[in-house]
Amino acid sequence: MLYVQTVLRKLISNILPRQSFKMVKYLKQDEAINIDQELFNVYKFSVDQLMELAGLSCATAIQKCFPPISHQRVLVLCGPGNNGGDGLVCSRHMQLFGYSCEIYYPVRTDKLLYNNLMHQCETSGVLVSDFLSENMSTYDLIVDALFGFSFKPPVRSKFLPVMNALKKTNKPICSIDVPSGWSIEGVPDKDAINPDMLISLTAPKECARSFKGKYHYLGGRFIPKKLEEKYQLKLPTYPDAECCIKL
Ligand SMILES: NC(=O)C1=CN([C@@H]2O[C@H](COP(=O)(O)OP(=O)(O)OC[C@H]3O[C@@H](n4cnc5c(N)ncnc54)[C@H](O)[C@@H]3O)[C@@H](O)[C@H]2O)[C@@H](O)CC1
Ligand SMILES: [K+]
Repeated sequence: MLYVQTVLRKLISNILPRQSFKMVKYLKQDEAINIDQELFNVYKFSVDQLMELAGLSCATAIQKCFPPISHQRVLVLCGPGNNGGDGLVCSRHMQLFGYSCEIYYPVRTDKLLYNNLMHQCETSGVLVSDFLSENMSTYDLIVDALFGFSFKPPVRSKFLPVMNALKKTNKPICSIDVPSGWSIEGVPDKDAINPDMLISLTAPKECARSFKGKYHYLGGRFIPKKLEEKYQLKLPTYPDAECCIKL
């Protein structure tokens, strides 16, 4: 009897989130920006708070799909904005989960938040690399935290080498919030990256409709109910205390 109950509970928790995913809203670029601004200005969250939750949810989702036992060596590519900040937080948590993380952070933002995040990474054993290997063959997994929902194509020249390396690699790629280089609302170019995993934060962006990889997760479980209703996000029901959910 107990066995049947356990199986039933598992079945229900597997089925429910998938049903609700069908309704989840895909955000346009200004909607994503407006929600972000509202979280800061109306709900009085700080960037550090949300970045910590976002980065932790990414590390947790990655651990479920690419565990450290099979994907020990990780390269985290960090961009100049908050998407890059999520990457810094994510790498610190992944290091705690047992991965060996290395960060490539070509354009550093000289702000207290980013300086502190970098310091936390370095003092947590995360390596910081100034060298980008062309085919990234020494890593088991690449985390793409270059650009998020504020990206406006085309990619500026400074980031072309890292974007080209990302396009060429045959290692699995996990993109945080948006596959870097994809326009937020359009369809990806023919030579765009095709990540194996996408972790959408808050809600998927319009471009996520074109995602063909194996794992699509939702993270960033910090949206107050009132805000969810205002933007009709129709978020799935996260199981228990999980900070991410498979879509
Ligand atoms: N509300 C949310 O859901 C939260 C979002 N967060 C993260 O914040 C991200 C958005 O952060 P930001 O608004 O700082 O912006 P992004 O990190 O998306 O990127 C902006 C940076 O990229 C540069 N950039 C834009 N277009 C470029 C181009 N064509 N070539 C080269 N560089 C370019 C900009 O100059 C800027 O420095 C989200 O995608 C998500 O990862 C989290 O940190 C916290 C909460
Ligand atoms: K990204």
